[in-house]
Amino acid sequence: ASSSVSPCDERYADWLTDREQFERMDEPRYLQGLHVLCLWREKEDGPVFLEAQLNGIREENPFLPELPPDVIDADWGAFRKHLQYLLHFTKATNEWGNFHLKQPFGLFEPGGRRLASTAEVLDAQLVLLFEGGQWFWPPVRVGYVRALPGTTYELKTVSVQPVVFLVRGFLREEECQTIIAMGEANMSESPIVPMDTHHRDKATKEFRTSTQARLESSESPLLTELDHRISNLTRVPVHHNEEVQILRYRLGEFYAAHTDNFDPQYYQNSVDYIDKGHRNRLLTVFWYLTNVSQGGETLFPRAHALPQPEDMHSCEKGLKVQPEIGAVLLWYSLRPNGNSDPNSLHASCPVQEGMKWSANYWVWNKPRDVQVALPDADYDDEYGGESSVAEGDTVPQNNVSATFENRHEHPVYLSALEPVLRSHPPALSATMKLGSIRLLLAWAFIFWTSGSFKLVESPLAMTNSTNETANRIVEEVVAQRLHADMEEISSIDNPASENQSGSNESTAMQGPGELARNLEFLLIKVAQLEAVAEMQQAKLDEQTKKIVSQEDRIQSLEKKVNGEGQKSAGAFVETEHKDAQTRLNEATDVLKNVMLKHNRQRQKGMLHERHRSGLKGSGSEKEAEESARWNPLDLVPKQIRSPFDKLVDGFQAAADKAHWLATNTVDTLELAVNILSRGFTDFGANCHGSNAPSIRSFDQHGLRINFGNLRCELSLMGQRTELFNFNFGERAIPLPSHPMQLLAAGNIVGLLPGQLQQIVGGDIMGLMPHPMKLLGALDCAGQADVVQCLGFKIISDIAPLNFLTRLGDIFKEFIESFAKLASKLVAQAMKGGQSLLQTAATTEFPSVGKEAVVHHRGPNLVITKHSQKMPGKHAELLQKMANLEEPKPPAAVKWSFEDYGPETQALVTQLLVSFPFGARISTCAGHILKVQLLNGAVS
Ligand SMILES: O=C(O)CCC(=O)C(=O)O
Ligand SMILES: [Fe+2]
Repeated sequence: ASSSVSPCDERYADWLTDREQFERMDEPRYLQGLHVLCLWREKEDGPVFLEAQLNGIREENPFLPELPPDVIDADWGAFRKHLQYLLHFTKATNEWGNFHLKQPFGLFEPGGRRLASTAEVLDAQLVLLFEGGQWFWPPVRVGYVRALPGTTYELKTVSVQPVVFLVRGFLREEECQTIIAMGEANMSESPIVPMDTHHRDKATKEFRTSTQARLESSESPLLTELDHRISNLTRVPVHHNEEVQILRYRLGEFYAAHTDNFDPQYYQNSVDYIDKGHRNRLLTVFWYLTNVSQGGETLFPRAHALPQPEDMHSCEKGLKVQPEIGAVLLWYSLRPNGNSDPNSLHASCPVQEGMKWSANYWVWNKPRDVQVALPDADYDDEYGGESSVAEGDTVPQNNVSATFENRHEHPVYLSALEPVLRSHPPALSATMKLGSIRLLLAWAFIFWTSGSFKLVESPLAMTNSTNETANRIVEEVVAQRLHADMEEISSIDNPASENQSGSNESTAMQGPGELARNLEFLLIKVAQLEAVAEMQQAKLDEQTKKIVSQEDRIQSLEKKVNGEGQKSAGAFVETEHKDAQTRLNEATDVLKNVMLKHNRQRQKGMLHERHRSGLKGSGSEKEAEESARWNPLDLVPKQIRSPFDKLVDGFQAAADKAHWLATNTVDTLELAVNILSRGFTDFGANCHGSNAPSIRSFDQHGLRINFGNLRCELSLMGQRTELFNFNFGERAIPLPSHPMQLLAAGNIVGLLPGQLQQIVGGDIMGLMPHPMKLLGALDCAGQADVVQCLGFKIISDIAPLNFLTRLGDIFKEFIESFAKLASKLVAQAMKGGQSLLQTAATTEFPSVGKEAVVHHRGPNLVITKHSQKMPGKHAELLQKMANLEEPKPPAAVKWSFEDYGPETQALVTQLLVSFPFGARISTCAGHILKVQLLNGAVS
């Protein structure tokens, strides 16, 4: 598009940040929604060139959108709209929905003056665009010192994540004293703004113990002057300020970690006041009015890439700023795009010596007076007026397609790995019940702690909810926990020695613990997938690096040859070949570590966490009771292990199946990818060969009960294995002479001599309902009937027999739950799935107008691709992935999800997709296929 040499490089120095400055790896490493635009002309009245450095990051090859000549002459509204279109940003990236309430983006010249016309933008040459609408000082790097234009003050960057500046000597000492004196006359206990769930007084004492005073600026010329001094510092107008809050911390007083802005999630009671989150505290200018001899630091516990702390009162880790009289600390609670920044979490550590006087000066992103209009509101029609998006809507999900835009003059190559197509067997999700989730957890607990039964004391009523979303979230929490566990493998110090102790411990198990142990191999399967997926991801990362460096090389080569001989990036890409044995070894190593970790945790009794605490209170007692009955281990009292020893024998046979594992591991990358893309579509279990206990005969000799047999097998990835096959056989139970008498006396045990008595041990009284109740529930005619009925009743109601009769069902549920979990884990492992598509570059796009080419043809999916011009009209952006969570893709390929309205349908139909289950693209496009069509705007 441009042969022009950009004069922008030297203009960027004070406004952009190198990606390395962002230490966090768990979130985007850039400043969301802060874009630096450079505009220039080569000759007067010549075309205007535009270069954009997106999200505050310095890129070697900045985005070079083409600015059509008529845009320069267009009115402000049209110019803004076009800019938004060129830069692909949208309000829909905001976390709070309700896009019509989000303020319009803002354009500023480098010093912070708001620009209000196309001419001003052209004059400015360098322009900062903030999607959140308000000026935001770019932090550049830690240690960077920026002189505040027209003043003697300097903003020194003390942190980039969160963005924090220290301004020394902002207040004179006499001013500090005056302010303290004003505050002192008005002190009261510091409140917090309680969340909906907080009990006001209690919460306050727990979180904040200082005293405070609010001062109206109008009361004092000094405060009025400070309003302006601060507005000049923040470049946010005075009328965005909240009244200053003077704080006094005496010995031991503190403020636990918190953020200053309001997340609507926690402030439902006042969500209208805060425009559902879009009217919020943007930044804090925190005044230090005294020195503090010891303690009293302002702490940012998430700085230096630290995780969200568990203890909000801890002052151990993070960035600490020592109070210094006259200094102010400026930090942003919102990101430049208007979203909240969780890294802005901060606290006041307890004062250990002396007294701390300080003050909060909060600046909002919108004027405090709700009547005051926002700048550029008139021109903002993205979701304005009668909104096309209903209140509370999140990003629309339909008709999502992926656009790849080639920003280079040479062809760009894209390749997609096997499409990520996850299908759960339909029956699975359809029949999944709450009970299964609970069982799943119970099972997970058994697994972690096998040998110890206490973990199932409390059945895990997960949600008791029919709310699908709630259930899904709960399931995800579970899946994530297991996933996180697996990820922690690096914490193992000495694998070899731990391995041994791990196997000793396993001999102590018995009963259902053994069952759990035999189920363990299911988890091994997942662990294998994890391992291989991790390897795969690592490999892809490696390739990305290679491609990026090759791209750079090509570009510099091309520059040298001055446009001659267009080379394709793909030609330079080498795929790394590792021999099968190496890959197998690597996979095995990772897997070993995962399993060792599990052993270690079992040994140490870790993972006993109760999920319950966070989730209780949502259902009725009755439901809880109902579900409790479904927990198999509840039905097994500790005192009667003996029948379970028999079970153990049966299961022991299954243990021999362990070699099934050894011979059927997922040992190749290919197979793993296959699984990852297919999901566990054939994961299944059945216990069809099982027979429930039944009464064979009843006569004067007594009762003959067939205790039935249990046979369960499962299948996975085309393989089938019998898990166990255990026959309990028939037993004769002689009848006592006067059953009815015994029954009436409550002596049920006497009624059940012989084998059955042995099975239920001496504990049957405690296990079953009162005998009369039991009897009363039966509709039995004669004496003989009574006994037979009772026999049935016993079998169906009394542990452990009822356990046996239901074992098949229960087992099936285990397996189904597990399959679901496993699929989720796979999904987790594949979370980087999109990056797969961004990664490699091996095939070429046809040029515009040429026929579509088949990009991929697999058993499940065929992708064809073609190039076409970008639609001429303003495309409504649905979702811009680059801004949501993924780091911006390197080098040539930018991609985003967009909606072209009705055209999308047309695009989508150009994908020829066939699913094995007959599903159609129109129904699956939204959630199964993340990336659909490649729409290259090739110049
Ligand atoms: O006292 C400090 O250092 C921080 C106080 C604070 O964060 C607040 O009052 O919101
Ligand atoms: Fe605060």
